[in-house]
Amino acid sequence: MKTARGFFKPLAIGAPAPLRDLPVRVERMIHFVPPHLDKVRAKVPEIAPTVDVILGNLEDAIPADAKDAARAGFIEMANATDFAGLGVGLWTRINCLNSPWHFDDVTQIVEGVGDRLDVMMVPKVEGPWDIHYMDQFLAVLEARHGLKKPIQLHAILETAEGVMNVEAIAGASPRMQGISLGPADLAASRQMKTTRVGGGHPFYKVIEDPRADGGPRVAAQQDIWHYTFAKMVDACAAHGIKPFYGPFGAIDDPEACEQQFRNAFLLGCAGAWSLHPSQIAIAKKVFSPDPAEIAFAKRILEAMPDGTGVAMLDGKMQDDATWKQAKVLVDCGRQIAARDPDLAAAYGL
Ligand SMILES: CCC(=O)SCCNC(=O)CCNC(=O)[C@H](O)C(C)(C)COP(=O)(O)OP(=O)(O)OC[C@H]1O[C@@H](n2cnc3c(N)ncnc32)[C@H](O)[C@@H]1OP(=O)(O)O
Ligand SMILES: O=CC(=O)O
Ligand SMILES: [Mg+2]
Repeated sequence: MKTARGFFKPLAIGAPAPLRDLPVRVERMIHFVPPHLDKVRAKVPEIAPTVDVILGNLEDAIPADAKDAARAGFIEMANATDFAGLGVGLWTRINCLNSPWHFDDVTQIVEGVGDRLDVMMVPKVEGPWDIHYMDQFLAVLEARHGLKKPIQLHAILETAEGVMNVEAIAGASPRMQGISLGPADLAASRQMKTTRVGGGHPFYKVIEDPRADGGPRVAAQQDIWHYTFAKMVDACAAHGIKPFYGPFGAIDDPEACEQQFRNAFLLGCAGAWSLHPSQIAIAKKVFSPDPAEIAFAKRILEAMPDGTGVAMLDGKMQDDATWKQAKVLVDCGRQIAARDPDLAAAYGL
């Protein structure tokens, strides 16, 4: 483990100093683009203003024989649009550390995209050692190519070993921006018997005891992801980075997608991945607090201007703790309002 003083030192001579705080950014949806497809890449300038983050995906879902084309397509796409000017984050998901494409992904993207890249998403992170390696590798490349700001790292939590080490991963480097739950790879790693990409499963439930009258027994579906989610959210919150829900594969089931995203939002996540254009609006709706919640939160803040004491609002007790809860909502609303004039008006912020 690094010493307290060493933690924020650049890891290479000439590399930019590590960030002490996360940049303030709204990241309700991380929109995945397959950059090897000319047709989809051509749509990026049109999609960019509608999302918070555009991600060029180089890993799973990109065929092996299109990996070089995806990397080249991402570099072209990254330089063709001024994402920073639009207030849109530019991310890429690289291939995993032991893959034949990893080295070229990292070296060519740092050289070809440079300071335009905000975050590198690293799949299948098993422990802090993977982040330490990326930290050093990026520092050397940043120094060589004269980057002015450090590239941040986002880990996907998608192996059993990664879940076991999630706290250490979250705190492994000042580059850490956040962690996403990767339910597809995680299911495989854990030997879960499902082919779904996230969401619920109708067979994962509790059932009441047999009824004396032999009538049908009440059963309730449970959340198969809750344990991992809660563990990930706590690890991220404790280390001051952001948790995210990952992919929801049933593109044809927007209602279930909305519910999965909402569970993540309520538990503390900042956003989720959108795999298809139809999921962008779902994420925007869910990860922007309800104006009625913001209005009530504002009343709590006004009722206790210095954040202490006790108050009653509509029959509900408020005190220092609910003041903090209200501040979380209002701060989130304020960040979104700065980006979205319609929501600014709805929130009165
Ligand atoms: C499971 C674990 C993971 O790793 S998840 C992350 C990896 N997977 C991905 O990144 C998948 C990204 N999404 C896609 O490739 C496509 O959306 C998939 C799922 C294949 C569906 O595509 P398709 O059958 O073309 O859908 P569609 O006909 O309904 O498309 C309508 C129009 O929208 C376009 N589109 C589709 N997806 C995107 C996207 N991600 N970004 C931008 N545009 C997209 C389609 O090209 C289509 O356009 P047009 O109307 O034909 O001009
Ligand atoms: O990469 C995401 C996953 O679910 O696997
Ligand atoms: Mg995965």
